[in-house]
Amino acid sequence: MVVIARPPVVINQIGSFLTPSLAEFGARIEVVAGERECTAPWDVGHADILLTAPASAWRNAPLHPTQAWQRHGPRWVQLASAGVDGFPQWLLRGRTVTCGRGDAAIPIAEYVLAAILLRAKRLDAIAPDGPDGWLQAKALPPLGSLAGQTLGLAGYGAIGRAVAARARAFGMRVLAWRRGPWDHADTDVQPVISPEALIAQSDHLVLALPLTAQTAFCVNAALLARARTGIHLINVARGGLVDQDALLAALDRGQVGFATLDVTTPEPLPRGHPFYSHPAIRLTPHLSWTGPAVGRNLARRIAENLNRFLGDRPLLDVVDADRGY
Ligand SMILES: NC(=O)C1=CN([C@@H]2O[C@H](COP(=O)(O)OP(=O)(O)OC[C@H]3O[C@@H](n4cnc5c(N)ncnc54)[C@H](O)[C@@H]3O)[C@@H](O)[C@H]2O)C=CC1
Ligand SMILES: O=C(O)C(=O)CO
Repeated sequence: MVVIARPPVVINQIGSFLTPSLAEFGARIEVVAGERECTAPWDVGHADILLTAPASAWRNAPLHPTQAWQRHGPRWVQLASAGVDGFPQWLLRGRTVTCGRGDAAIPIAEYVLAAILLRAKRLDAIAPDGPDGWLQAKALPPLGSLAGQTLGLAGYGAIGRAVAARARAFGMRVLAWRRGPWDHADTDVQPVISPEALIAQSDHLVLALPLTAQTAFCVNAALLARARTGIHLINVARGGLVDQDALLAALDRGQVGFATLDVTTPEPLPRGHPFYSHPAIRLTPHLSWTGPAVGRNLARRIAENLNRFLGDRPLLDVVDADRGY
């Protein structure tokens, strides 16, 4: 059986984890690195299983698959990312696709809480350089608090749950809006029925939704007009959820007080884009997912799924690539 980890970034970042993990978790499979098996970078058609890095690695892929892919191609594609958007259509269509949902939920939740704490406590803005500066800083208005503030979650999956648990520990009121029914286990949050109800009540709004045909541009001028004045928008999901021009306008008129953006469209934004220099935007280069345990979580998941695949058991986190989640 041929398992291809593609592109080399997977082999470097995950493959080095994977080979020992495979043995550790008892998976019985040979992992074949890209160059030795592939005649061209996109030629992965002879794989039985494809393990792949996030969509950005496929940005320049051809629009059509190779003949080998059409004739044979893997039965199963395991994504390293939680997001299913942005891959070439031919890569996922007609295959069993599984994703890395939840592998980075804890670092992302910590990033969200760090953004909220920075906003409330202003530690990055207080740096007296002598006794006069000390006295001036002492005279500033009191620091803010998370306790009693309202956090809104758009999306209540792996990331939403991890954020909610931490926000509750700080005494925040947590509201959430998501697709689908709620169950008794969701006691950390108060469900709301629409994004309008969510944004109207939130001091901080966290986007933790997949990018799909239904969610694209869901944060648009009409929604932002309903926002609680001065709201802090935190996007850790996908840039395509937000109409960036509408966000800029809402920031400039003060409806949105601040935006913490780990994701944008495109990535990176072009040189000179107003987001780079806007005083009310903190921009980070799509790194909220990074953390010491993420590679290991992913390797563990892949090894578990390989064992399940070989044992003909249901795979973890199968996604419908056509629907985008
Ligand atoms: N910045 C980064 O590094 C990362 C970004 N992400 C992004 O975050 C997204 C969410 O990740 P997870 O929480 O792991 O996914 P998940 O699948 O566990 O949760 C997604 C949530 O969104 C809700 N949802 C889906 N479609 C909806 C709709 N049309 N309307 C309302 N709610 C809807 C679902 O019901 C669920 O509550 C991923 O799809 C990915 O795009 C994920 C990991 C890392
Ligand atoms: O897992 C994801 O979807 C990410 O965006 C991480 O790169």
